[in-house]
Amino acid sequence: MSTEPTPAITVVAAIIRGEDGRICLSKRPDHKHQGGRWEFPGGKVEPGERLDEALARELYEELGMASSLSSPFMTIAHQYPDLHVTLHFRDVTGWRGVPTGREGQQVAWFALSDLAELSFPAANQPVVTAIMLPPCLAIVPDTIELNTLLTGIERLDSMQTGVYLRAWSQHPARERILETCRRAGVRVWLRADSPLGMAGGMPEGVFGLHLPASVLMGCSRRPDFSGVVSAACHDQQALDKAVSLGLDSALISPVNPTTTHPDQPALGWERAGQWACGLPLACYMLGGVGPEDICLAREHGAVGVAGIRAFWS
Ligand SMILES: Nc1nc2c([nH]c(=O)n2[C@H]2C[C@H](O)[C@@H](COP(=O)(O)OP(=O)(O)OP(=O)(O)O)O2)c(=O)[nH]1
Ligand SMILES: [Mg+2]
Repeated sequence: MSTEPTPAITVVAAIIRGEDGRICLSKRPDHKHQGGRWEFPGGKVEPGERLDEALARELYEELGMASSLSSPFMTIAHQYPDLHVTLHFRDVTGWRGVPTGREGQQVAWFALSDLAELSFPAANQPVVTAIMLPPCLAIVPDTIELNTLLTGIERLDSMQTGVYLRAWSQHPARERILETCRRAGVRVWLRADSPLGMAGGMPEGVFGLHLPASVLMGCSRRPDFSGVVSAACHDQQALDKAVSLGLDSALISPVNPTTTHPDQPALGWERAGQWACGLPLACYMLGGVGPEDICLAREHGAVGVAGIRAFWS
């Protein structure tokens, strides 16, 4: 039996969003590793290169794009049978030129709703899910007035913010709230009340199912739900559980001290970032954070922020 270690490479790859929200992908040539699948354009980081420099170089070489600026989006470590890859996905925030396949590869723009149909390298599944998630998750306070809630939902930017109904998930007014979300195009999460999901089944058009920590720890498998499944994670054990169940997303908390949970020690950004980086899960940072912290959350390996107070005042 061979004792040769599996080769390991570090890769940067670009999330390029058009003004219409579509995503630019290229097709890997058939003869290459993971050939014939759609990829986020990019390639191997060279020794001594910073990630942003490496991505700008790759985007110029592969797509003819100049002056690419980028910021961290998600890091995935993945073991293929023959190769260990660490993939740093970055949001491309500024570029010039029209992306063109300069190495003969096919390049195309896809709507978010079409991504699920494409064949990607196996490592990419978490990032494909993460791209479809809004950068903010607004958690509905237990005590808000119904009319204030409905008006608040109508005012949200639906591309930017999704809504987690939490205590309102089984409320008699739930259908009215869901209808308001549908009309406003706002993606909505409901709270699972058992390891199997929702008693009474999931209503039509719900985007996410969220597992509170106690429900998560009681799960022996991923709940049956075709949408996004997320979980509350206050410790490493919960994150391990979320990963082992193959969940899509984790809410890591509390990042900062909060007035609602003064007894819970805050993790701080550094520790929360250590938890989030490299996980095959889209993480939201929760606890004393707001929309102004999206960039900070992304720098710490998360896709965005979740909060209560910051979103409904
Ligand atoms: N660019 C890119 N690579 C990915 C993705 N997902 C994924 O598993 N990979 C893997 C496939 C490859 O093993 C590796 C990227 O290597 P590459 O062949 O594109 O590297 P490169 O552009 O520097 O090409 P070359 O000079 O070696 O020909 O990462 C992805 O979304 N984008
Ligand atoms: Mg490449």
